[in-house]
Amino acid sequence: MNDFLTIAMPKGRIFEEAVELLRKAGYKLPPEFDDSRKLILDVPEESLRFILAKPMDVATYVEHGVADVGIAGKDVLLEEERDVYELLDLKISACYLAVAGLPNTKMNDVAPRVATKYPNVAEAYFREQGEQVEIIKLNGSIELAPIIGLSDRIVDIVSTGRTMKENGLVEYERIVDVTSRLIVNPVSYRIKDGQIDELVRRLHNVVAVEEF
Ligand SMILES: Nc1ncnc2c1ncn2[C@@H]1O[C@H](COP(=O)(O)OP(=O)(O)OP(=O)(O)O)[C@@H](O)[C@H]1O
Ligand SMILES: O=P(O)(O)OC[C@H]1O[C@H](OP(=O)(O)OP(=O)(O)O)[C@H](O)[C@@H]1O
Repeated sequence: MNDFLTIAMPKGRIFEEAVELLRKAGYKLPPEFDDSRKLILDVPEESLRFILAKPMDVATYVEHGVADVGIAGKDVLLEEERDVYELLDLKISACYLAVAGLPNTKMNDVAPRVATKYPNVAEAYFREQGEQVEIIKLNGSIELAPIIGLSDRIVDIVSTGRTMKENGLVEYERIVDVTSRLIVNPVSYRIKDGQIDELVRRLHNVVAVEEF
């Protein structure tokens, strides 16, 4: 298995786009990739092993070296600050992180509260703005927080803007644009440089083509 390159893939909404991109790059991924509950998928013909992880955990597998490379959202990389190198912007799963809240409301002067799945990003953002806030970590349905009175603001992902709109929230500030990135374990990059360079080259070709 040593000559296999192990790729950590995010389950969920990024997965399908990532598989499509790999196929465009010429990797022959079997139909199993379109409908399977397996968490490890081997493609011996390509000397590739795929492990399927939660998006937030991809960089953890890569940092620990149990995966050589991985595909992770920039949001996750900013939040987790793992010891991995970012090799390529794959330009898939585009969205952005924003501050949102109920319309025409000011942040509480005394102890403003911000609910988010991204406590580190939110903390850093408000520190840069010179605002001291209490961060409330949530794991999903973030838009509920200001409606129900748990927080003054949220920091969350916006893609189509539909969730915010349907829940009566407005965007106050855009923090950072997000796309998925190819990341690599620094040791793997030295040992498996040939295989990894080949992967980067092939992906770079299709990403570049898609830009036109
Ligand atoms: N509308 C969106 N909402 C959330 N994440 C998005 C969106 N569009 C693109 N992404 C990207 O997809 C990743 C999250 O994927 P997904 O929603 O499948 O995972 P998750 O929310 O962590 O999973 P779960 O909901 O099971 O906890 C993010 O890290 C981000 O980079
Ligand atoms: O701008 P939109 O296209 O509406 O997408 C943004 C919404 O999607 C994500 O939630 P998700 O569907 O992952 O649900 P969760 O936060 O409850 O996990 C995100 O947290 C927003 O709520």
